[in-house]
Amino acid sequence: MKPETPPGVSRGQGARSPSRRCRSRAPAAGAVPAGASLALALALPRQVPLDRPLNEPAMEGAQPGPGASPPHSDSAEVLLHGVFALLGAAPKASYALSLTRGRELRMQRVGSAPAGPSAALDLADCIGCAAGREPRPGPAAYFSVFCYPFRKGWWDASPSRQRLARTFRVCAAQEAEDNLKLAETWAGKIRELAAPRIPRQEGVTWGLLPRPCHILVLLNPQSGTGHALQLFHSLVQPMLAEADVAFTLFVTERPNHARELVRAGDLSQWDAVAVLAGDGLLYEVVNGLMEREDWQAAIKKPLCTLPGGSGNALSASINHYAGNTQAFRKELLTNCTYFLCKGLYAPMDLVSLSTASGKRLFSFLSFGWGFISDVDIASEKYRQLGNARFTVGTIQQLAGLKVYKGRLSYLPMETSSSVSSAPGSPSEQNSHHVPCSNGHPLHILPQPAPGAPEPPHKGSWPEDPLLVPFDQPVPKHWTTVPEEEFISIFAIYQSHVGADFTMAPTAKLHDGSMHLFYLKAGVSRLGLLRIFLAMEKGTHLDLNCPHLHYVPVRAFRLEPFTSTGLMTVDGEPLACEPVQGQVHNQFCSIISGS
Ligand SMILES: Nc1ncnc2c1ncn2[C@@H]1O[C@H](COP(=O)(O)OP(=O)(O)OP(=O)(O)O)[C@@H](O)[C@H]1O
Repeated sequence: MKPETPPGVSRGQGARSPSRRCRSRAPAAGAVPAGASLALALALPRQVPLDRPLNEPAMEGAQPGPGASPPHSDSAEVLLHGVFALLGAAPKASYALSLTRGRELRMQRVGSAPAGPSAALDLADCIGCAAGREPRPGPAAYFSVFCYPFRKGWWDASPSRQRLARTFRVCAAQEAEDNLKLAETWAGKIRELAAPRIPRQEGVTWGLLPRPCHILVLLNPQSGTGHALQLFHSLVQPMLAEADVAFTLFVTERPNHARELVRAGDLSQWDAVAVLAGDGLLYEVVNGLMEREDWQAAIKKPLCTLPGGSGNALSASINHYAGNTQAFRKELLTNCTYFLCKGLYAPMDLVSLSTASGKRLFSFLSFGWGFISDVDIASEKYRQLGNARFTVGTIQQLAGLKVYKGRLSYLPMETSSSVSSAPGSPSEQNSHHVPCSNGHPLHILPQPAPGAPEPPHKGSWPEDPLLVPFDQPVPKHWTTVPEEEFISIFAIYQSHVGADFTMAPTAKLHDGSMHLFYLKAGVSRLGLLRIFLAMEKGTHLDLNCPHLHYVPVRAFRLEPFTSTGLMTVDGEPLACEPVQGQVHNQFCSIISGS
């Protein structure tokens, strides 16, 4: 990695003889600084603003002075201290750097009287630090720190992560080896302090990618507006380089290409599988992993979603879980690439879906039928519009609003018993047998086609203990919705259904829950529009619309009376037929913020 040379400062500018070049006086690695350096280190204010770029004034009243009291707390303990030239600073400037146990890189300009203002980088925002020999002849080395703190752009009210890199020249010793060693010591310590803290959460095991690590990046060049490859080269690849994450890029050529690759490929060579595309490609990957003979191990391979599609619901959800404000396009991609560079991963629930015709699917995002699914499918042709495709689709579907008839049953979250432990006899309400449902014949219950290929390794797949076969009524402790006419039925297991649609704000990656929404027939078009507009902020339930129902569930069954429209699984189309599903808690792993 080359040291940063900012625009306007040519590499040749600083080239001088070794004796003149090596003016900084850095102490040996880990040594307690002495003399003037020590005075400077101790004079640093204990409370310095984080992430403030160099040369910005310090906090009012926080100017360090010779009489300032030394820091006491553990977090203020200085682990390394040294004075280095900042590359690219104009005019040329040296900085006293202190690396503290509290994960701050404190910087104070020196060489001017009084001492210059101080600033600090919060290493929690740091994705990497590289050290090396300066390319120019001479003994100097360097280390570069790469941070992505939140900053407010002039174009946007909400702060987003933006790159902040600093390169320091190490030139204290006459010998190049010594300078390089010192630069590497700093880089190593900075990387150590920048490593994320693994959250401790009862019953939840988080993980951290190893370093160095090698990831597989699957990229759909047709996703969203068709710029995924360009975004990879301009934004993702440089960040991976800064974080020292090696990658293999695989660009898909057709639908199911990624699925075939992960179904058959040797996954042991990669520490994680990242998907730069929409949710559809990740759906392929999840199901491809489940089709492997070693699916139990394969599905635990950390996955990563990098938004390159039009919906990017999982990326938006993970951004939301990290406490970040809503982000779009490059900002969202930067946030998600940042998570990947930090390497923290969390368990994620998957939903196992079974259809009456014998299909078994694994879903990480949503299952739907009716209005929302129709918008998703009908707006496919407006993919070039990016996220705006859903607005166009919503307006279109509002014009030709349809009613979907069927029977919806579910197991609410509070009821936790499985079929085996539940009272066995079906309830009065549910005592009739499929294919008749509340007097309506279920004409569309399909049978597995003779000779249709069996799903691979079906026998060893995880059981769905909450579900019973379709030819039996749902267990009696389930709830069946009395109404049978709907505008939309949508079970979502993440917070967002699109980058600006917060459908289930309280959802979590591993809450063991599906958030089931159903909208009964009778709602006006205006009412429906209001719901969708409120969904942008996740306030749709506050409208108290009598037609909109929400219930967190563990399992559901949907028995359509007619094969109206298509269903969707993670945004991908599914032929309309009876479907049931249940949550499998913490079934796979996904790169996430803490
Ligand atoms: N090279 C390719 N050409 C055409 N289609 C592809 C290719 N690679 C993958 N696909 C298919 O494209 C579909 C949509 O992909 P993806 O989810 O990446 O984008 P999107 O639909 O724009 O995003 P979102 O799902 O967030 O709306 C998937 O079903 C996938 O199988």
